[in-house]
Amino acid sequence: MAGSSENDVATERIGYITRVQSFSACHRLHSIHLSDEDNKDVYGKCNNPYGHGHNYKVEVTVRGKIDRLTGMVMNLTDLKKCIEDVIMVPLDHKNLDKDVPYFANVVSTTENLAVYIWDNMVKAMPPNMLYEIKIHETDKNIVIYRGE
Ligand SMILES: Nc1nc2c(c(=O)[nH]1)N=C([C@H](O)[C@H](O)COP(=O)(O)OP(=O)(O)OP(=O)(O)O)CN2
Ligand SMILES: [Zn+2]
Repeated sequence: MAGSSENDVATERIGYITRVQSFSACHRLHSIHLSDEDNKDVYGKCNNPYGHGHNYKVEVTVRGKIDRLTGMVMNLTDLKKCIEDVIMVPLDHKNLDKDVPYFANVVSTTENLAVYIWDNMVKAMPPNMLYEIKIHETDKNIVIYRGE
């Protein structure tokens, strides 16, 4: 249609791309800021001293301009590499509380895990592109963090 810019190549388009990654890890919910009794009250079965495991599923979403030359917001192959470095190497088949120094003093809830992944993913990818970290801790428990 004359005068329409809907399909104009000059129109800037914003896209969102997501890559999904699963990893397995164990943890125990236990806060160093609470007494043993309060830890049991707050975290219940998840405070069991021997811990428990999850098959986490993480969705990493990137937001940005769809580049006119490449047709991409970001090359998913590059995102895959960031995910390998930030999620798989430090977290897969690990005890989050004992193997990941960040969680020595930070309780390994899925909220805090999302913050950990966000903070490290931001450093690994081009500026202002990371949009959202979504973690499925179980089929029923899902956490979203957007860097706020
Ligand atoms: N706000 C949060 N609450 C809880 C977290 C968390 O990370 N953030 N984590 C846990 C436990 O680690 C655990 O993951 C809960 O497991 P569970 O209750 O077994 O999981 P489901 O609810 O999916 O299982 P059901 O089948 O419904 O028992 C607890 N709280
Ligand atoms: Zn758990």
